[in-house]
Amino acid sequence: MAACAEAPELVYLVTGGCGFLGEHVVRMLLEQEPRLRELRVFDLRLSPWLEELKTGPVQVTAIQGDVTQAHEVAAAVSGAHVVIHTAGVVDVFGRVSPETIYKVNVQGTQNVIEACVQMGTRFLVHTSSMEVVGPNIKGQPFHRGDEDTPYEAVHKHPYPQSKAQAERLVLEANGREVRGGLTLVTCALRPTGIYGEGHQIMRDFYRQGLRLGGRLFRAVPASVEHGRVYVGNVAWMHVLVARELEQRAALMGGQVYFCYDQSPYKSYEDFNMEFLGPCGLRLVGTRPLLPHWLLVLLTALNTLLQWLLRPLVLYAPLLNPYTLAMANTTFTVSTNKAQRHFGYKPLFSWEVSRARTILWLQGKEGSAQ
Ligand SMILES: NC(=O)C1=CN([C@@H]2O[C@H](COP(=O)(O)OP(=O)(O)OC[C@H]3O[C@@H](n4cnc5c(N)ncnc54)[C@H](O)[C@@H]3O)[C@@H](O)[C@H]2O)C=CC1
Ligand SMILES: C[C@H](CCCC(C)(C)O)[C@H]1CC[C@H]2[C@@H]3[C@H](O)CC4=CC(=O)CC[C@]4(C)[C@H]3CC[C@]12C
Repeated sequence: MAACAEAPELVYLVTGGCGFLGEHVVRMLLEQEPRLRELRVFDLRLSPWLEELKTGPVQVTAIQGDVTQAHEVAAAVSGAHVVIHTAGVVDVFGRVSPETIYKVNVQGTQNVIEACVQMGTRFLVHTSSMEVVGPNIKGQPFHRGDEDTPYEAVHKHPYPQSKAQAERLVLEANGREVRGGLTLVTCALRPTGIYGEGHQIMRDFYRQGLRLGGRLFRAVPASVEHGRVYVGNVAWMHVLVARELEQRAALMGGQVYFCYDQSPYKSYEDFNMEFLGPCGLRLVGTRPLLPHWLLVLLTALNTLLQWLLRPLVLYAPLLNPYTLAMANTTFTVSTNKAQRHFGYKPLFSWEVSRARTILWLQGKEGSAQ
């Protein structure tokens, strides 16, 4: 992938490039990768903002396609030097069937790997998730853990199961021979809960708070800490990994990296209040207002309602047994592996990440839709 200093010559493909994270990766690449000649943005649904990117010096090619269709993926990968695979179904609310989650997240990833092998593309960066590790079904805390911390990673939910399987495929593919005789170099990034401009769940909480007269009600103890990372820093990590993968193939190939920055460790709800507070919302209660057993009962009721209503309407509330267990289990990361392996330092401070997210929530700024 050696690039000459004068003419940019690299072709990148970003799958899921119109998603929450994907958009930030696309914009970050255009800002921070001077060797870029062409940027292919592959997504099931193409966003209108892509049009404005087409007027810049880098050729931006929008490709409407489906990662579950091997031939579409192969066509998009053909001639690309690097693939950043962020496409996936993110669903822990029962909106999407387990079959579809598996098809997109696992089969889709397999298609991306095979396309790289077939087309001679050597560098694959995969967006994995903290969920590959945990929280596990036993609700055991993962406190300031790193990539080597022992933890019993046992999942039952289709989303973490699919992400774990996809990550395994990507790591196992490292070292495979690609067309032309060279080897494939892969690695996986595991973001914790991503926040920032375009974060739909944050917007859902904001709207819910507005509906409830500017209040949200605490459901989770403040002592349960949840790892969060700013989308701009996650995007920056992807760009850096992609850039360094060739030079440091022996070190980075087949590796996993948690995504981290200086965002504070807080409970899921208290962290959200860092943004929702300045937007006028208030979190009521210093302790959960409802006892845990009642919340568990409510989640069971929601599950039942979801099942009963399924033939008529999709009922997919934020509260279900899985999301309650997630929010109630400490999962925080403390590592410097990305810094040691490829010199990562967060591009955005906590203050800037916070300010940008608040502006977006208030509808005053931000690129994400
Ligand atoms: N949102 C979060 O907190 C976290 C997300 N992740 C991972 O980051 C990646 C991106 O997630 P988000 O940006 O949050 O989700 P998103 O839903 O905003 O973006 C996913 C994108 O993939 C596209 N896509 C879905 N199915 C596709 C298919 N069959 N073919 C082509 N494109 C398809 C969607 O249209 C969408 O644009 C996912 O792989 C997810 O598992 C990992 C950790 C945390
Ligand atoms: C929606 C949950 C919060 C519920 C709060 C309530 C209703 C009890 O008050 C969210 C708690 C933890 C979130 C997940 C976590 O950040 C890790 C994730 C990683 C991913 O790869 C995808 C998203 C998610 C599963 C994220 C989803 C929302 C929560 C479950």
